[in-house]
Amino acid sequence: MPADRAHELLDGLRGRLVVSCQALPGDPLRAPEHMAAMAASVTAGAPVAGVRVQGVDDIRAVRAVVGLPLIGLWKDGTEGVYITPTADHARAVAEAGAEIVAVDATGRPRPDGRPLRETVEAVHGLGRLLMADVSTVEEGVVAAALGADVVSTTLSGYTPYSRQQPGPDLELVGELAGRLAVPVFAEGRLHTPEQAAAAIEAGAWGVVVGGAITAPAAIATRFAAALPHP
Ligand SMILES: CC(=O)N[C@H](C=O)[C@@H](O)[C@H](O)[C@H](O)COP(=O)(O)O
Repeated sequence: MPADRAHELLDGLRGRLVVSCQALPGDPLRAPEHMAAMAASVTAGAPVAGVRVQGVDDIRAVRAVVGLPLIGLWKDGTEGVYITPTADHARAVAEAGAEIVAVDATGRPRPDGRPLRETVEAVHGLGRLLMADVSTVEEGVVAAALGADVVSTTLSGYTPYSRQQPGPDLELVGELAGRLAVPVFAEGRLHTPEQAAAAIEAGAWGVVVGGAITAPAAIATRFAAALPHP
């Protein structure tokens, strides 16, 4: 992607909200048309700067109805490295219409045994930006050195060696923002507007919020759990 276009794209996300529209396997909402409707609804009704979308079919469906920048990923599997785990997955995500391709950039072994560098090259070769989903500051530093255009705290709490906590990892946001020249996104367990604002205060370039906005069952569960016991 030409530098001025990349600059413009990232500038449009600065200090802003990206909404992740994903439904888990088995959820009745898990269908491209439902995620497209969700993305269209949330972007038409709120000042949202971008959408994060999972799966090639969902990316295509959302691309058809939303003009905002898309952060695309492909979850393949549930264990270890499953977020856009190979360069082939990354190419498919880019070709489906995502401007930014999110990939697992943890130091864990990748399923095809190939280095992350190959995925970075594949994404850049298709004129897209790469978002490195990391779980620690060290992983963010390595990813940025390999050419990641943005780094996100997505995987903090989802690798056995990263900080485990019920809320967002704002400490990681602050550490990464202090160390890296590339934009750092806060993502993962941002449950309230106040937490999203705190992430920006901690140095995040932008925030990615998923379940707190687009997962009705998780939202309903929190309400139900908060009711006094009869
Ligand atoms: C760990 C992992 O696989 N995270 C995924 C990455 O795309 C999604 O399941 C999350 O919903 C997304 O990161 C947004 O986070 P939250 O839904 O907590 O706001």
